[in-house]
Amino acid sequence: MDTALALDGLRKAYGSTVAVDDLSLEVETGEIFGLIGPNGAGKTTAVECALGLRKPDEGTVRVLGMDPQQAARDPFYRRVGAQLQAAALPDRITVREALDLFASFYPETTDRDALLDRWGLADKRNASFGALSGGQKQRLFVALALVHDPDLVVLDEISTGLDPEARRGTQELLREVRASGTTVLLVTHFMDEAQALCDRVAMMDDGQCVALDTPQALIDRLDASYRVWFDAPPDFDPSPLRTADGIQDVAIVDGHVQTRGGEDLLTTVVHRLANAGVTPNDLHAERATLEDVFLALTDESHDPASSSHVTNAEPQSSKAPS
Ligand SMILES: Nc1ncnc2c1ncn2[C@@H]1O[C@H](COP(=O)(O)OP(=O)(O)OP(=O)(O)O)[C@@H](O)[C@H]1O
Repeated sequence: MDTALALDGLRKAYGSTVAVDDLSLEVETGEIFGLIGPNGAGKTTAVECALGLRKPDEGTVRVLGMDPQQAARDPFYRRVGAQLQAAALPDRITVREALDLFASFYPETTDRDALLDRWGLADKRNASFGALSGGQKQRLFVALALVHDPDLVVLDEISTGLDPEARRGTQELLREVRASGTTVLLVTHFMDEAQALCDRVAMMDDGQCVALDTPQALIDRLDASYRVWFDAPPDFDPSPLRTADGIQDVAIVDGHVQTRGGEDLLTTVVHRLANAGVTPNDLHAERATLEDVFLALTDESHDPASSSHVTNAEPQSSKAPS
């Protein structure tokens, strides 16, 4: 498999803030690769270095065989597309004008009508940018990044501000982009999106890569890759669960008993509760997610209020020694 993008020992600091610290990863041709992690992890800085917009302090960057700091601008940007977080357009430019403007930068472009159609903007071609919804603006930025049919497209936080249906629609379109032969580097702090969409992910935290693999392989590596939870009955005594082999964590959070463990977790919990004469209400079982992987890999020193990757209350480990 060819390498579309390779970072090796990348380091970038802003004054005393080390944004990216010894980051190495390879994005293979034809995959959707997710760069994931909480706000401030260094994702944007890493892709800005990859795109030649920032000069790394240390390390090497290769994009489609080119060094973005050395390569001539034209050949580089002919093969690479990007939608960056800080993307903006004048309010009065129409969708079609924006597309024509971006197309004018390149000697060859894709069929613009088909692009508008694919990204659900065909009936908005004469609408001004300022009149578009948040989702339509995001889709326009992606369409602009794809107007020259690049070999690699970098998309930074394209789902921010989108409702779940719009996010699912965007994911479907990105699968089509991959199927058309464009490698996708997707920067996101939405772990669920990365899990659903990405062939492989690199998880960043504090400027470093803390894990890199397929989402499923990362989840399978967890000791406790299953979760079972139910409504906490009045005066619930968790000790039968806490002393059970195969249950690694038991916590009572917001009126729910939450447990974590291996693949026998559900059977163990149900048996233990039955033996204790407890009938659980509203019982749920679920495989762990990428978010669980992230929480297991990091020291949880993040402030949940400022880290949007934390969507659930995290149970405190409370398993008694058996
Ligand atoms: N231009 C800059 N000047 C100074 N510090 C910066 C600059 N850009 C980013 N930083 C700092 O570098 C660190 C990494 O930021 P970066 O934007 O790369 O992370 P991120 O993972 O993309 O986060 P976010 O999703 O919030 O954009 C943060 O501490 C940030 O405050």
